[in-house]
Amino acid sequence: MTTTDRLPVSDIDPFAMDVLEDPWATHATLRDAAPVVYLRRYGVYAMARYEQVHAALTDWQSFQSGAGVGLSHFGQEKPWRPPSLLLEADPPRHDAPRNVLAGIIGPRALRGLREQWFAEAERLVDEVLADSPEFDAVDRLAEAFPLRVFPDAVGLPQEGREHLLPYGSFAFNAFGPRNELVTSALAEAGEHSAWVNEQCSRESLSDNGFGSRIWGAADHYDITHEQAPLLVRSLLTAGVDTTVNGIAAVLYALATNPDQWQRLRETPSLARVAFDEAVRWQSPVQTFFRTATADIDLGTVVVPKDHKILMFLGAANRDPRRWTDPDRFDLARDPSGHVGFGMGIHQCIGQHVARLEAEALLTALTARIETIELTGPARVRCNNTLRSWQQVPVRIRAA
Ligand code: HEM
Ligand SMILES: CCOc1cccc(C(=O)O)c1
Repeated sequence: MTTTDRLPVSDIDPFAMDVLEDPWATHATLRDAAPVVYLRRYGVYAMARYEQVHAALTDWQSFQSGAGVGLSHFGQEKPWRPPSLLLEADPPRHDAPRNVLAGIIGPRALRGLREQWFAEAERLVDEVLADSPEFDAVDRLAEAFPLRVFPDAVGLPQEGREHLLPYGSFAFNAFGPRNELVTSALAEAGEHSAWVNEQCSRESLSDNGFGSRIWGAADHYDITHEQAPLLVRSLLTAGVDTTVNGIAAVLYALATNPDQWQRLRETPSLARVAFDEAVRWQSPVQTFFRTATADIDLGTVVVPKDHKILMFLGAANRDPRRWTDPDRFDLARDPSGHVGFGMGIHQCIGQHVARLEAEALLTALTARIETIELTGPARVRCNNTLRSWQQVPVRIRAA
């Protein structure tokens, strides 16, 4: 770490495979270096402390999303796909799409799905219990459950759903630099992208799902018919890999903290707290960028206009300046205020979908399983943005 006119400069590469594999020590180094650190390798300004990340997330006027929330500046490079009307838009363009989606996947809108998703979770856990007591929780639970309930809720056809995970994985890698994670998936990305784009058309979507309701909003002039497919695309891009890795995170947390598993079994109503604490502790979405709309004076540093700022959500969620014993997964903690779902006008609009999925699965698991424990090392799947789990091998004992 060197300091040029008080700006700490670092040669850390947050997108290096070893850092993506195990980011926590790098996060601590960045937090302890300064409120804002210049990453020389990418020419971006990094924030890893809770205070600065929270401030940037809630100041969309200075820290815009419209130039892209990845390393690429949309004013300087052509985006790999048409920008999202939500994630990659600022007010006022952001407002109508956000309001439409809030009405379709907000907490009230999901009430009708609760019973069905709880029943589906019970069926899945019964199937898993009927097989071997040793299995990969990523394959059998974290991937299986979201893929059982979410595509149907959107109104997707059965055919081609295997494109969803690799498409999302590519989209999240694409927010980072063009490293091997991006280049190695380029060849197949076109095929996944073509399938996803096709599912966003009105005729692809079954009635009364999230997708057809988005098209219905266009019929009511809440958004245009040109915008409707892009809103459906937002659900398909952000709605699967995130919940898969959020659920993998909470299963990993519970399998490696048996005392916390027992606490959840004694009080199953802690399921939502357990999920949010896992999202804080692991941060399935580790980072996002913003772009300075003008020179931003941050006290110790001035971020020049049009420069990118890298917000380390995962580091902020473990900042000892904000959290007591931050590296501990603890159901006695109140995790509210974590930035694992972002904060401010872009705060995750799908968080209620994610919480309902997790609550359904955890409720089925605590009712049917006495113990769950790791039987070998969990394996991470490196991704430029996601903390993604390749494998979480567990052994369970039925209740
Ligand atoms: C554990 C699961 C999830 C995590 C950790 C997560 C994380 C996030 C984060 C950090 C943001 C803020 C992005 C920013 O500030 O630039 C966000 C926004 C968003 N999320 Fe989620 N998400 C999850 C699940 C979902 C689901 C299930 C959906 C869709 C059903 C979804 C759709 C979106 C969309 C459309 C945005 C953009 C919102 C806007 O810009 O107004 N997410 N999410
Ligand atoms: C989970 C962050 O939210 C996202 C991620 C990727 C794409 C989109 C979108 O709006 O297309 C949203």
